[in-house]
Amino acid sequence: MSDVLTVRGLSVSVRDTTLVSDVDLTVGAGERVGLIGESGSGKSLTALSILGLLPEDVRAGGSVRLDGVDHELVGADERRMSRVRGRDIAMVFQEPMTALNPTMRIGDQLTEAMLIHRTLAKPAARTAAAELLERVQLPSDTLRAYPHQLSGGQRQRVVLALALANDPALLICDEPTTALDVTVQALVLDLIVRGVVDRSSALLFITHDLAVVATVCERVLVMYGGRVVEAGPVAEVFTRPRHRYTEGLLAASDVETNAPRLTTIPGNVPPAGKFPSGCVFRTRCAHATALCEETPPWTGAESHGFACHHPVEVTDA
Ligand SMILES: Nc1ncnc2c1ncn2[C@@H]1O[C@H](COP(=O)(O)OP(=O)(O)OP(=O)(O)O)[C@@H](O)[C@H]1O
Repeated sequence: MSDVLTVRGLSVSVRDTTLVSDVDLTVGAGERVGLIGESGSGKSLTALSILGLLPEDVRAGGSVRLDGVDHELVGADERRMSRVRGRDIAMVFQEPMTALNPTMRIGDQLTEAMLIHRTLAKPAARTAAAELLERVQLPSDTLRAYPHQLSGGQRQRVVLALALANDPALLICDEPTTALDVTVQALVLDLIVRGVVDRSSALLFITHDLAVVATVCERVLVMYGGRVVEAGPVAEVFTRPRHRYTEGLLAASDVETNAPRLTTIPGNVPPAGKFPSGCVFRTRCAHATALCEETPPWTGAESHGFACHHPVEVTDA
């Protein structure tokens, strides 16, 4: 797997105070990586450095490279970064209204996002906008709506459609479901995963919610005091944390840490015979209202919502 994002020795400082130090991070094509840590640990500053969106007085050092972009992103001028943002890197933040123009219809915002970065005829962009809305399960009349006419969950789905409009190599999500009603959180997470899987985009997912990381990500980095203190596959870090801080995070969360194995099933269909008969197969599928359980052979897997992109827990018999 080739790396889409390569961050080396990233530091962030304001005047003489260092807020983020020596962060190394890579995300491969089609890989979903979580960045977790308590409030103030430096997650958002790391994301904003990658996007070139740090506030005026805050400086980044080190290196951020993106596959397919021939220049260094740290220190790149705004003209270059505005070409990268929305085309190569897209983002979804916590509050959807900050990403939407309140005075423009959703359809116009979607077509504009495509026309800025691509040579496309307007009618083709319009058709693509309708398709994008369909992919995030919004009705076609949403094209004519203004942001204030939508619910929070609908707005965040529009923001996701905007973010995916140009098939970005990297999608960065910073607490994308924190402000949403619990009932729509699972749907939005599912749509994010589907969106990146369909495009083989890399995903960097920032959250303080460990259960969300277990659902969405394959690999995780733990930040503490502006540094990455632990990194590895989600199954490993969540079951055998090496850093005391990670142990504390896990103890304070309701994530199940005793899952013996976590795996993502390629092709989204559980492979027959891969797991011993008698073991329990569980997935936090957004289509299901609760955890589903099934034992091999995988009869009726699809109807149980098992054919999804989510990590799957397999408890040995
Ligand atoms: N513009 C700024 N000037 C000075 N300090 C800042 C600035 N922005 C952020 N900080 C500080 O940098 C540290 C890291 O902030 P950051 O927003 O990256 O944390 P976070 O892990 O994303 O937290 P949260 O989960 O609450 O969003 C915090 O201590 C914060 O107060």
